[in-house]
Amino acid sequence: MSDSQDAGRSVTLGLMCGGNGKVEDAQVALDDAIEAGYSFMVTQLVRYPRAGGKGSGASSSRSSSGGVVSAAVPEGLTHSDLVLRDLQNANCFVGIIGDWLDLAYSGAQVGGEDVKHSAAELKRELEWAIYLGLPAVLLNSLPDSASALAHLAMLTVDSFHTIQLQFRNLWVRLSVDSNEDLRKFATFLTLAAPVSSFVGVLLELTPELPDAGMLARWRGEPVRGVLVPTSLFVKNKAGYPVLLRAHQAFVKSMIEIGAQIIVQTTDGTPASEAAAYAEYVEHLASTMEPSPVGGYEDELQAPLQPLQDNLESTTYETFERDAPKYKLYRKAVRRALADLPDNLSVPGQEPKAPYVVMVLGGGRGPLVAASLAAAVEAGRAIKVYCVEKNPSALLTLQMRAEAEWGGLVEVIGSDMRAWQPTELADIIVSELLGSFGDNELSPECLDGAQRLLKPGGISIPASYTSYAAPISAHKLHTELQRTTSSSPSVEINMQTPYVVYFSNVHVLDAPLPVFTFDHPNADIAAGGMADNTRFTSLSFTLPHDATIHGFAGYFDCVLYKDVVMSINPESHTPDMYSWFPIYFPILEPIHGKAGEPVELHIWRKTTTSKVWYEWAFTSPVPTRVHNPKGTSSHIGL
Ligand SMILES: C[S@@+](CC[C@H](N)C(=O)[O-])C[C@H]1O[C@@H](n2cnc3c(N)ncnc32)[C@H](O)[C@@H]1O
Repeated sequence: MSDSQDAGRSVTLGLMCGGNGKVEDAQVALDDAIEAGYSFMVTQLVRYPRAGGKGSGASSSRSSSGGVVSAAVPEGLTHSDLVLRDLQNANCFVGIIGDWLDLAYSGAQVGGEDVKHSAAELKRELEWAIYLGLPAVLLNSLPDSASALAHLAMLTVDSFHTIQLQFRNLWVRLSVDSNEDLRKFATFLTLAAPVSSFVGVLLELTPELPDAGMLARWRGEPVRGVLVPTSLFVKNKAGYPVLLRAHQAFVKSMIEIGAQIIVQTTDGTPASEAAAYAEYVEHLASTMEPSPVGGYEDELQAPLQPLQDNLESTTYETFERDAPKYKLYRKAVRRALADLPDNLSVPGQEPKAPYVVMVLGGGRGPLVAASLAAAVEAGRAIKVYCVEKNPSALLTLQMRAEAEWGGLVEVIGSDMRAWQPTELADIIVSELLGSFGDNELSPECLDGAQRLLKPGGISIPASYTSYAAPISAHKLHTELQRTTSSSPSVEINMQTPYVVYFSNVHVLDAPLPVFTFDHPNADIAAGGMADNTRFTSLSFTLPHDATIHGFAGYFDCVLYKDVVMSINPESHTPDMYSWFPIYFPILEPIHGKAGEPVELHIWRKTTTSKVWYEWAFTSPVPTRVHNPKGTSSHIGL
């Protein structure tokens, strides 16, 4: 498969000839398509209707090859039936399953002969596709009735199981403007749950695109391909085919989530005449912004545990490249120092004591450097204690203290909760935040370190708040169904939060605040105990019918007064990339209707050795309480 080589994004291009992907000689057609700039073809698997195609949504343009079709279903495929056979490049074909298969039998036919034959036929076509080594097959439509959908799902699951899941992809063709298609697809995915990770969408564009809300919904669906009929192209001044602005924008958004683009020519147009469309789509992709995360979109990562584990040098290095974050810290320290009385010593007068700044969890020292620079800017004298428990990072800190920081910084190798200082701090500076704010145990660490701060002293950050919003994210959810040696249990996977850069994800409502933590902690300041357990219930509204696969988590953080950093999409600090959102899955996706409330409940629980979250939805459908007692996921104290 050849990808676009230009800057911007890469896109894989496919070609479908005519309404039904019918070609005379597949090998010749593929050679022509490759010559024209495509990497693969979507073609019929089998040559012609065999049993009348009733109810499967088959239209004459999609399923007929002409001639009267016999009502009798033959026993098996014969050589002359096959469009795809003896392929040299099998991985360059997506095979269309025969529309004539009566997958959508009506109730009246239950138990009838046709049904049995259809099941056998489907299995034979799938087996043939596997024998050939095709990467995917395409179902041209989903049936309308619930019973027919159920039957199709049963057949699909049955076939996949019989063929032992060697088959990697079943594409279903849906129309971009059809609410009904989306509804049927959601039902089909539920019914075919055991194999839903193999099911993807081939999304057919229409001349009139639906409204932005409907288009956004596709962002959360497993769109593997976008079918663009050549009839949607118009000629530009130079006579080349181009797409109208709305189609362009949508095609780009689908390329962004990794969809392949399949150009569909009109009946009778040979592959060799489709080159201009391929050039155009490649050009479109080349004008897009490159991926900001170098291909790490939708990759699920276990959250860091900087308290329990020791971070590696490369992790610190990645943090340190995030200039906007350290700029904000520098600004916050500068403002905080500027709010304290001037303490610069004047020659001839009694020297004044420097302010004591403690950097807690110093890593390799970027917050020390930011604090020293802020002191110069604010015109205040400071002395810095840098506390770090990672023995390897300490070596870097000690080297920097000697070589760069001119005796102003004392490095302390200790857990901040245990260190006994010789003097107290005017300001403590820390960055112990995770994607969900408190999930790297900043509250517990800073509470333990609060005794290092003078009464009335300043904590940077002053507070942080987590946010949550329900999401549709079929791709992330099915990813968790795959078990590996490091994550052997689906039950555990689905009750564990993951850090992930969202791409093939649709956020269903604006994020709402979850938990807030303030520092210094008023309870401790008043001589009491800190209570970092929390519970909150949130209520969202579905903008349209949707499948919910869990919720997204974000945070924002007040460093000092109006100096705020945020990864909440509503207020995200520009260009700050240290934190991706966090995804909390649910075991079974739930479905809701437009306008229905989504009720989400989240608990933060603690013991002396660990912290964990539990979560549940009660609407539109109740789910179980996930991660009880932290048995699937917790953060070690
Ligand atoms: C998220 S990193 C930030 C490091 C650095 N401030 C930066 O911005 O690159 C958190 C650091 O705090 C350290 N840390 C976490 N908990 C700590 C504790 N209880 N005592 C001392 N250091 C701790 C970790 O080892 C890690 O170096």
